[in-house]
Amino acid sequence: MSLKVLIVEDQFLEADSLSIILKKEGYEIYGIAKSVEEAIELMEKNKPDVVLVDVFLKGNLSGIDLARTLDKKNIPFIYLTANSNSITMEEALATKPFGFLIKPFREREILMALNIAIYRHRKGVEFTSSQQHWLSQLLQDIKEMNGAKSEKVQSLVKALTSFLPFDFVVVDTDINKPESAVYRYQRIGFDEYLLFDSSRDLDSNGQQWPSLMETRKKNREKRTPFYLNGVRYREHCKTNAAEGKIMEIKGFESMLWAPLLKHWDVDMSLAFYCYNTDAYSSEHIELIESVQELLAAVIDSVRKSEDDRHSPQKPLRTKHPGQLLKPELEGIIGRSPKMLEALDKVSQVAPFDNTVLVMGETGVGKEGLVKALHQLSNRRGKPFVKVNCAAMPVSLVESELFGHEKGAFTGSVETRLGKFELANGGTLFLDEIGELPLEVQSKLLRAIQEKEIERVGGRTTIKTDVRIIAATNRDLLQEIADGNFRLDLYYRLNVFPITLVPLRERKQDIPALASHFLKIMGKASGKDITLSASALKQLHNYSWPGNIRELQHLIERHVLLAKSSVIDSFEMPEQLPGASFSQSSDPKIKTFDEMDKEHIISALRRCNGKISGQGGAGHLLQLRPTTLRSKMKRLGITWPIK
Ligand SMILES: Nc1ncnc2c1ncn2[C@@H]1O[C@H](COP(=O)(O)OP(=O)(O)OP(=O)(O)O)[C@@H](O)[C@H]1O
Repeated sequence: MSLKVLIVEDQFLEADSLSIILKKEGYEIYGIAKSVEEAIELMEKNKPDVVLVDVFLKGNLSGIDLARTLDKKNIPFIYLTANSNSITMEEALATKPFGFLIKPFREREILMALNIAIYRHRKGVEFTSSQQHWLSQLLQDIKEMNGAKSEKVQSLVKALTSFLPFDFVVVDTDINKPESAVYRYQRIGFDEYLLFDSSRDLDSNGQQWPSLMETRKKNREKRTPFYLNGVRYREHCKTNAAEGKIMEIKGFESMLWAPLLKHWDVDMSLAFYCYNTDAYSSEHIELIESVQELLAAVIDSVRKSEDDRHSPQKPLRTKHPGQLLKPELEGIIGRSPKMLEALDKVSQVAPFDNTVLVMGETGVGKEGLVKALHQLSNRRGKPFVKVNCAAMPVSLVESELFGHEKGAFTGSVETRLGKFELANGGTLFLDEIGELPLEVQSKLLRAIQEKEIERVGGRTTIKTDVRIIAATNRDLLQEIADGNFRLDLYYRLNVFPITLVPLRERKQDIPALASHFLKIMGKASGKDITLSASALKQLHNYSWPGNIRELQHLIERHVLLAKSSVIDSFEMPEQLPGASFSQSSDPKIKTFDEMDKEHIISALRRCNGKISGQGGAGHLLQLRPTTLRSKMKRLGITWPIK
């Protein structure tokens, strides 16, 4: 059956030439709309399989506005654009398009972009449905499990961890009962939680919980799950605090609330809170909705279980081996919210064959994460083959990846298998993918797409079965803009991205990492060494441009040189100019322009580059978008931040 494409383009000639190319290739043209309104009207009848939409359209609404609707309807779309104004591109990127086509279009690029969009969308749908299936199975098991109330709630919380990010969760098992029906957990590790006594109104960090009774009253009017992220979440808290309804919960940046119904009434609920901004998306809502009835049945089964709650005065720390404990992740130290987010993603995607792209600065631990992903996948026990795309001379990359036949080039005295064939059945780790020469990128794209390769000098195609995991410390979008990386390869690799944030953004992990490296080095050198409080403070105050690798090397050096059992102070590396990210260590007084610049940049970061409308930086800074744009121009701010 041919795929239906909707073209949203106000230039007749461009729309017409697209339509001719697509029809020739067997696509069905679902329609051509000149405006967003026309497109929405057309889509009311039926759903197209994919939409090609111009970013700039005549009329009040732009292609970016349409994209938001398409995202909600789960229809893949590709932007058409002639303008590469970086701010607009960033706004467009934030809507998670399935591709970009830059005018004037070339036939091959159009077909490639459509092909990739459809592939990514299909992979996304497959991933969502396997997640739903997996979660349903876990919930079914918990429903049928024998156990006391809190034991069952705990299993539920653990099961949900793999599917939904949260730092706190409130399980309200009966909203008509007093607070003893409520379970509040704080997540403190990959598989560790603190259960709070219902009478406590502060968590272990001294944060205030939402006032439960008020939240209940407010929320029971809502029958469908909803989420609030970042700015919207804070505004919601502020409004409700002003109305005296919900206390502002400082520290949280995102919240998702899931009402659960019994006899058509909201009867129980789950509320998730995150320190990270933009933690929740429509995909989480879709997941919750797909198991909403089952969740209600699980909580109903909790009500019928034996009550084992004895009003603990202190929070209960829960950690016991279960089906979700992952020893493969144990060597990976650090349980800051950002680190947990990355580990959760690893355990979510590991069982499936999706391509994964791991991003992060040098030394943040990408390789360790990739190895854990392989170990957690069904391909464990099969080959794990690493290719360092940066370390190979250009002339050899191709034969390294795909192998060569005897006599393919001077010196090739025998047939040699490439990494694709060596990794057959297992995982191929393409490290430093951003450095892969352009000539080889198109061959790699074909190999991933067709699942077959050709050896250099060979005439036959060879089927391969490999899972690709790529990693990079480069900003691939910048590489694309500079013409060094293929957009189509980026979209093919970026099906499931995982970002590891730099160490300076997760300084909570420093003590655990330091003691891990002390232990390892101590064992190797036969020394039992600890750190003084001031030495630990030094580690905390440094900005770690080399990330965890730098921390590891620093500790190794000092353990080797240590003359006593305590390291009192570290000889810290000099901060490179421009490498200082710690604001407190900067003694220079800033000018107003510098402060304005920093302030605008932090607002842009928070809003992911969005300038206008609800949740945009203009709204956050209470500036008109045009004023903000001219300030940005004056201060030389572009998005993405250079
Ligand atoms: N979370 C962690 N826990 C323990 N050790 C870690 C962690 N993250 C990184 N390391 C250690 O830090 C070093 C650097 O990590 P790794 O090589 O995985 O970084 P990378 O992001 O792949 O770097 P590059 O981009 O330079 O290849 C390794 O020795 C690794 O064992």
